[in-house]
Amino acid sequence: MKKVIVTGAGGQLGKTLMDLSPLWKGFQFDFKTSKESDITNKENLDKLLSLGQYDICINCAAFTNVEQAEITPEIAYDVNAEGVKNLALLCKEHQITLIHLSTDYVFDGEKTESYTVQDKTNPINEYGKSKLKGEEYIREILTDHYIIRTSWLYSKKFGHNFYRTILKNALEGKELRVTDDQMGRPTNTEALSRFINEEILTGKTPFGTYHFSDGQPTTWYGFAQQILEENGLSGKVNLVLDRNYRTFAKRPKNSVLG
Ligand SMILES: NC(=O)C1=CN([C@@H]2O[C@H](COP(=O)(O)OP(=O)(O)OC[C@H]3O[C@@H](n4cnc5c(N)ncnc54)[C@H](OP(=O)(O)O)[C@@H]3O)[C@@H](O)[C@H]2O)C=CC1
Ligand SMILES: Cc1cn([C@H]2C[C@H](O)[C@@H](COP(=O)(O)OP(=O)(O)O[C@H]3O[C@@H](C)C(=O)[C@@H](O)[C@H]3O)O2)c(=O)[nH]c1=O
Repeated sequence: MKKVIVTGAGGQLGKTLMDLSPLWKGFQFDFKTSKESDITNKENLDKLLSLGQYDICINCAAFTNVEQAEITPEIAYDVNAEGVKNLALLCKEHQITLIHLSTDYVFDGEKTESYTVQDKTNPINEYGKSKLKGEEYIREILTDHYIIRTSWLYSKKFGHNFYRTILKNALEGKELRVTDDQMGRPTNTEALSRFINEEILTGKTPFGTYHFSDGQPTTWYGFAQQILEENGLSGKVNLVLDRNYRTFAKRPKNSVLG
């Protein structure tokens, strides 16, 4: 029986993993929220990882507020870069395989086709920069790792995400103003969790960096249309194309992962 620790377990991906993990045989899971285990606190993390006899760590902990990362980049770096460095160092020391999640926002969006893992990274916002630094630390420190870049992540059940925001606002009868200035692939946390279980946890796949999404390329506006259709709300709410939807952070025009 392999022992798996999940950090950042209170977020949408962590909760989805917790929801689905009883179906996965051969693993014993230990889920830790930010309150139970803060990845920026190396001393406490060391105590946990040295006593737990873990084989694998799935790191779902991250600072994911793209707008706030522009205002307080030091907090984003603390979690997404330095916290990840702590994990990589301790995983190395305790011989734990690290499965880490990263993002399409490590790319600048200037490419016209989809991004492959061979493509050059060049993040254009603080969130993306801090996530890239986390990736770099892992590659420098630890051989036994998987970095899975995903995009436009959403859970229908848990957490804060575009899907739930749009649906909530639609059900409240609000007018929806959504931009179409980005192309990307929405990713369902359930599909990502199954990929992690079937392809990564089983050890079928060699260590390295991978891209995963289960969604078709679309814009946020296109995704909002899909969300309304799927919930029988098309034509019942006012969905307005708004290219001036105001944000602080720059976002990649195209971050379709291939
Ligand atoms: N959301 C998205 O659209 C995308 C996400 N990703 C990546 O996927 C991964 C999972 O994201 P997702 O589930 O959406 O993120 P969420 O924001 O839903 O969850 C992140 C979790 O990390 C926790 N956390 C924050 N700081 C720390 C810390 N110092 N120590 C431990 N835990 C901490 C948060 O806890 P608390 O709330 O208490 O602060 C939260 O529960 C992340 O690596 C993210 O970068 C990649 C592409 C798209
Ligand atoms: C909620 C909302 C957003 N938007 C716009 C703002 C932005 O350009 C885009 C998406 O907004 P959000 O705030 O949901 O998402 P954003 O913070 O850009 O999402 C990103 O999060 C990080 C964590 C990732 O790693 C990325 O893959 C990506 O999912 O849609 C609208 O136009 N109308 C709306 O009502």
